[in-house]
Amino acid sequence: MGRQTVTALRDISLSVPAGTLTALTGPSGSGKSTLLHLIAGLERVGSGTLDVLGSELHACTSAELSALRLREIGFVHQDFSLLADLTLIENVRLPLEALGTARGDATAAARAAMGRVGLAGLEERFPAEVSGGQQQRAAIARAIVGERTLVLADEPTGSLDSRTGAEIMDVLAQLRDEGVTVVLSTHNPANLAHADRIAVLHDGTLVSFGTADSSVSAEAGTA
Ligand SMILES: Nc1ncnc2c1ncn2[C@@H]1O[C@H](COP(=O)(O)OP(=O)(O)OP(=O)(O)O)[C@@H](O)[C@H]1O
Repeated sequence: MGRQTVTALRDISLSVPAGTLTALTGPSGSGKSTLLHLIAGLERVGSGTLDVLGSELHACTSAELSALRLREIGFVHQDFSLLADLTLIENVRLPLEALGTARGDATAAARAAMGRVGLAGLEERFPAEVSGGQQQRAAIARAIVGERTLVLADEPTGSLDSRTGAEIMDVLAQLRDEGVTVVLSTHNPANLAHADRIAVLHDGTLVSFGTADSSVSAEAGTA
């Protein structure tokens, strides 16, 4: 922050198994978004190590981080972050176009991803022509398009009413059941019901990390 250094996270040690859904929770400012940004390669650790999908992010160059993000990691934002001038399917295929995938292949993959999240038939709609929940489904489809298997979601239900938010959690849980690894942040206790593991953060430290129905210490959660 300018010339001042802010320590947003410290002494965090946790391991997230592939194919599980992990919820990061804790008060505002506890470090949830920062942790997601680190895993996404959007920010860098000041010290320590960070392995994501077999890559040592702490040792990657900026170009390597960008390539990893594009190829392997989907990010879902609270406000959906769809481009208003593009149809849903154009939004969903964007990451593949950025990778240089041929237009026809990218469109087919985007159509498949939209089908997986319940958006079949809405491919040609613009974001403003669908509901908030459908926009978030499109953002999730963009996150998984091209068989990406790691989805990071920062308050994915935060802009939605509780019923629509529950549907979005169902979509994320269904993707987890299909083998996608999901790590999300949430303030909503109802969302924790879907989590295989819950990480509780407070003031930048990991208070607990364990399965939903047990309170396992941060140390025990380290693998
Ligand atoms: N760009 C930044 N510059 C300075 N401080 C920052 C920056 N981003 C985050 N912080 C600080 O780092 C800490 C963690 O913030 P972070 O956004 O990760 O928390 P959070 O748990 O996601 O909060 P919220 O639930 O409100 O989104 C906070 O103290 C915050 O003020």
